[in-house]
Amino acid sequence: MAAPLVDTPHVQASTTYTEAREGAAAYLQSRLTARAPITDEEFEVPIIDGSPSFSGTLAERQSVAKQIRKACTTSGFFYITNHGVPRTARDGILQQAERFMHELRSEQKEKLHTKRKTKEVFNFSYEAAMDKSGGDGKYVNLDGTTENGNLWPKEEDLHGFYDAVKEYYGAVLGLARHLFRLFALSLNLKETYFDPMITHPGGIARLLYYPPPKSSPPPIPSSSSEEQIGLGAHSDYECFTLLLSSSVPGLEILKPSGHWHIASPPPEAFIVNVADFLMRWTNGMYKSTVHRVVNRGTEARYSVPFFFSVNYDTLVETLPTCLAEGEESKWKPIRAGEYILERLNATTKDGVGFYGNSNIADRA
Ligand SMILES: O=C(O)CCC(=O)C(=O)O
Ligand SMILES: [Fe+2]
Repeated sequence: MAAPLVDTPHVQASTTYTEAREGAAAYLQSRLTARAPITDEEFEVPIIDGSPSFSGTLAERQSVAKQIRKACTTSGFFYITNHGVPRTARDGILQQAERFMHELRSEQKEKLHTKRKTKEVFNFSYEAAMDKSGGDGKYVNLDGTTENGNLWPKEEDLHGFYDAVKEYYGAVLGLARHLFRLFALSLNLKETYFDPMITHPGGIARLLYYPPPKSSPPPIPSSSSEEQIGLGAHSDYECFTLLLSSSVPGLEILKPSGHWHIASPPPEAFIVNVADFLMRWTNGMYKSTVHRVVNRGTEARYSVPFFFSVNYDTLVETLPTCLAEGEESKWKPIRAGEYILERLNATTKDGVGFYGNSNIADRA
């Protein structure tokens, strides 16, 4: 295992809330000041209509790409509507998240998932069987091994679970590939630039359940005590994340001032955010922004993040269009899987628990 990276400070799982908050604020600030310093007033999570990118001409796709570039160089977050992932698939996976958490008995799920005070998590990763394109059949895990380690509930314990996951996963993976083309355009690259790198891509997904707080919910936007934080302040590790959630709010995004912006996506939308690996790949131009989850409501929140990466065996170095003439790359070339594994190991105490359910442990 290579030495942990020192170049991308990260909020460790073991930090206190204050440390996490301060660390996260400094982390974000250092990124925001790198190229496009913005103020809280300028901080926004724009709603981007995806429809022209499906039906359109290159010019229409470029107009969507332009909006993506603006979002990614500033807040690092956007909402996408008219994205092509059918409602049935979205509702289906959220229903399954609820069933997984409540219908399975503890002994049926204990080996499959992680339970903490403020959340429960079930993780799974790419399987060619869930890839509607079939992929190229060359999937490798983060560590270069090829065995598929996903653990699923037994069909007789939770009828229809795998089918619904497969339907959703196939659809969200399709959207992620589509978005990567728009990201390519947004970075002044050939539209198909990333295509050969996403033939057996990294795509870790998780079902998350945040029960409503037992004590009365903390007022917005005051800080929350550690016990009330569903998912601590962190940034994501891969290229970008597509987040689907139930209607109960909870995602909070760190603004340049260190205050939290409460995300409020349109009902049909996905929340999209740049993650650390894409930030690195763009030499810091695209911002991977710190966020956390606090359920301040009276109902349970369910969410399904999908962390998209290029094939884990892709060697990645700074994109040519992200370096001005004479500018040096801030980061050395690295294999995608190696980078993400290093980050996971750094937050999961020597990787313990990492391959518990084939993929990611209870990070952040
Ligand atoms: O549950 C959410 O809304 C966000 C989850 C998240 O940020 C993560 O799992 O990295
Ligand atoms: Fe996240």
